[in-house]
Amino acid sequence: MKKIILLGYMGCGKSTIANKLSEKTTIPFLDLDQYIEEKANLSIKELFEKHGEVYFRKLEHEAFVTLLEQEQAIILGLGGGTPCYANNHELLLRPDVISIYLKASVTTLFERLSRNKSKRPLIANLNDAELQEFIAKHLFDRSYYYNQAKYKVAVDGKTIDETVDDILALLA
Ligand SMILES: Nc1ncnc2c1ncn2[C@@H]1O[C@H](COP(=O)(O)OP(=O)(O)O)[C@@H](O)[C@H]1O
Ligand SMILES: O=C(O)C1=C[C@@H](OP(=O)(O)O)[C@@H](O)[C@H](O)C1
Ligand SMILES: [Mg+2]
Repeated sequence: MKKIILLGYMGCGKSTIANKLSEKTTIPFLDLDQYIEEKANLSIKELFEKHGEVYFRKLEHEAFVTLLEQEQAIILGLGGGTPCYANNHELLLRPDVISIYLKASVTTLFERLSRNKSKRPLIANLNDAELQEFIAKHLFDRSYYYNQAKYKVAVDGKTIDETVDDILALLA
């Protein structure tokens, strides 16, 4: 069965959109970060603090591979960094995967992330000026990996429902 995978930068809406898409399609939804948190019994923030990012990336890769091995159809929201480590981007091209990059501008990402930083260890301690610059550089570095997705959906200026409808149109 097909796996619908949503990817893109922190704050582009992977978790929110995957959840809503699941409601509309009745295909079960999983969030990779949430799955890792449940398995490790630690929050993403605690995992970074206690074990460091390298350990988190190892768990993230293992969790991604495990979820892809499942037989049933799922909607999977990745973490923002998932495609950028451990050759995870190669898995986006599997024939049983529909990978979708939710593409957002630096402005949109900044607007959302400046209000939602605390649970995201990579940006939690940045002030607004630092955050804006960090997103711009980091998004540029990561774009190569995000662009490996089979499909792209632009999310700027769209409501959650509008983005979900764009994805449904792609899947039709
Ligand atoms: N149009 C929109 N589409 C998606 N998310 C939106 C939108 N408008 C506001 N948001 C908010 O932006 C944040 C997106 O965060 P999240 O879904 O956790 O993204 P990600 O999983 O990609 O980091 C949420 O707080 C969500 O409520
Ligand atoms: O971009 C990243 O490297 C990360 C994104 C986060 O997921 P979201 O994109 O859902 O915030 C989470 O996996 C972790 O904080 C690292
Ligand atoms: Mg998320």
